Order: sequence, then C-alpha cells, then structure tokens
Amino acid sequence: MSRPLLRVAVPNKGSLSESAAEMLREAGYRQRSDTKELVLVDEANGVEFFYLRPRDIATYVGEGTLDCGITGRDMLLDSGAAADEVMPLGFGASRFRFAAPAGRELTVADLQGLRVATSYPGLVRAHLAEAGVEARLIRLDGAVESAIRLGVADVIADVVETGTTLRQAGLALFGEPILLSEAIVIRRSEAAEPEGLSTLQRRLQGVLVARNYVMLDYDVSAEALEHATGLTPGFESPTVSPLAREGWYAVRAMVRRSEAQTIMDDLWEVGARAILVTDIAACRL
Ligand SMILES: Nc1ncnc2c1ncn2[C@@H]1O[C@H](COP(=O)(O)OP(=O)(O)OP(=O)(O)O)[C@@H](O)[C@H]1O
Ligand SMILES: O=P(O)(O)OC[C@H]1O[C@H](OP(=O)(O)OP(=O)(O)O)[C@H](O)[C@@H]1O
Ligand SMILES: [Mg+2]
Repeated sequence: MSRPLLRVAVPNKGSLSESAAEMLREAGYRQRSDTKELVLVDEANGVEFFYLRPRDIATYVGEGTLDCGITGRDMLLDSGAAADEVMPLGFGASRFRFAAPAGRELTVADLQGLRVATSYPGLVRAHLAEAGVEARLIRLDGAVESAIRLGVADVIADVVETGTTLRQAGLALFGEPILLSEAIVIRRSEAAEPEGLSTLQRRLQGVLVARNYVMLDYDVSAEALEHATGLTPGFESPTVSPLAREGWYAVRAMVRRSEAQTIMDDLWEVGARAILVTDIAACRL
C-alpha cells in the first residue's frame, strides 16, 4: 500500500520563494520549473508541494488542510493561526521594527493615541498590548514606508532587511526590535506529527549543515595530536587514524565554514600538515 503524500506549502512569490525552492532542491526534492505551476507532486520522495502566498501559508497549515509549510516567522505570528515553528531555515532574515520621520525622537510609550501603519497588525497589536499602549492601527498591504509622507499614519512598523527603503523614505528606527524573523518550517499545533515530516526536517537540516560546515582533513604527529584535535573537536569527536608513517595520524573533522581558514592557520602553527578542506554535498547527522 502506498503511503499518503506529505502536503507541503511553499511560498509562490516574494522574498522567500526562490530560496525556499532552492533549499528544497538541495534536499533532493523536485521543484516546479514554471513559476505559474500551483502544485507539484514528487511521488518518488512522497511529497506534494503547494505554491501559495507566504502570508496565507500559516492559515492552510493551521486549518490542517496542509501538513506543513515554509513561511516567515513574522507571518506565522501575525496570522494567529494554530501552527507552530518546527525549525529555522537560515534564510530570509529580517527584523520587524518601528520607524518614524528621522529626527523625531520617539519611544514605544509615545505611541499612545498615534496612528501606526503596518502590514502585520496582529504582530503590532500584540506588541503594543504587552507594552500597555493603545494606538490606532492602519492596515496596509505594502509600501508601508510611504504612509507617513502621504498622511495616513504617524509611525510605521515594518520588515527591515538592509534599511535602504526606510532611509529613502526619510525614516529612522526607534524602540527595540519587535521581532527577529527568518524563514521557518511550520506544522499544525496540537496535531499528531504528519507522517514524513521528520524525513523532510532531517533533509533540510542536512542542507543547513552542508551549507554551514566543511570537512577538514590533516596529518599531525603524535606529540601535536591532542593540541590539534582540541582545535577541531568535530560534532561528536574527530576521526583519528594512524598513518603508515610511524608516530603520525590522519585526522578528519567537520568545522564551521566561516571558521575554516582561521582553524587551518592554527593547525599549521601546531605542526599539522596536508591540511585540506572539502565541501559536504549532503549529510544526515
Ligand atoms: N527584504 C525583505 N523584504 C520583505 N520581506 C522580507 C525581506 N527579507 C526577508 N523577508 C521576509 O519575507 C517575508 C515576506 O515575504 P513577501 O515580501 O513575499 O511578502 P509580502 O510583502 O506580503 O508580499 P509582496 O511583497 O509580494 O506583496 C516575511 O517573512 C519577511 O520577514
Ligand atoms: O530594509 P530593506 O532591505 O529596504 O527591505 C525592507 C523592505 O522590503 C519589503 O518590501 P517589499 O519589497 O516586500 O514590498 P512591499 O512593501 O510591497 O511588501 C519590506 O516591506 C520593506 O519595505
Ligand atoms: Mg513584501
């Protein structure tokens, strides 16, 4: 008997869509070749992908019509849907912040009675309630940075990545970040774990590791072995094998890609030689 397909929501447009599809491809799944396709069945991997607006994904997953999905943490929390984050995906990072015309020194307490424009009213309402501030929310679909200049709001709350859009609108940030967001996998709250979700998660985790880690190999003498392996402890522990040459060892360990060059310098200093770095194509840890 064939297993039911895992039904996965993927952003069809916007900031997250390309990176999400790329990550799923790296995890071995088929992805659509035409951006107009709405559904793609990957029979061999037991998954069916539904391409939906990122903002709607939490609703589908929360209602249980789809098993899981990829969306932004900010969108999940804004939606109020009965869905939970199961893993962060390391792309689509942004901050959700208040901004006002540059030079207007404000704090969150000053928002009492002011008009706040945003595309994320759920998120802002919850944040203001926690701060005990009552403001009037003006819900806009996008291009929120224009709301102040056009006279419909006093301040805005919006997604900030580089800050370029804010600066161009003559706005400046104030207050603490409301949220640090990134792309995440979500599933329905308080429901049995969908069959196949743990495989999807392991595959995506494998992509994250392959992206963020490299394999380091080197040769080292018995005297320097302890010092060298201290620099490369690996995940569990490094693989140490004796070399044909008496008193020498080959060591293999995973290290963070961002730290590889510094670790190579340090290994050289303690006497390691033939230090090699190779990419990891895929992994399950
Ligand atoms: N520079 C960015 N601009 C907008 N969203 C970003 C950015 N970087 C990351 N994100 C994340 O992407 C998601 C927003 O996606 P998207 O921009 O596709 O939605 P949207 O603004 O509602 O749609 P659209 O802009 O197509 O109307 C959010 O989770 C957000 O945090
Ligand atoms: O800090 P930055 O790098 O400038 O990026 C943030 C901007 O990008 C997003 O807009 P998007 O392109 O999604 O358009 P939208 O406002 O219509 O959603 C977001 O809403 C900000 O406006
Ligand atoms: Mg947008």
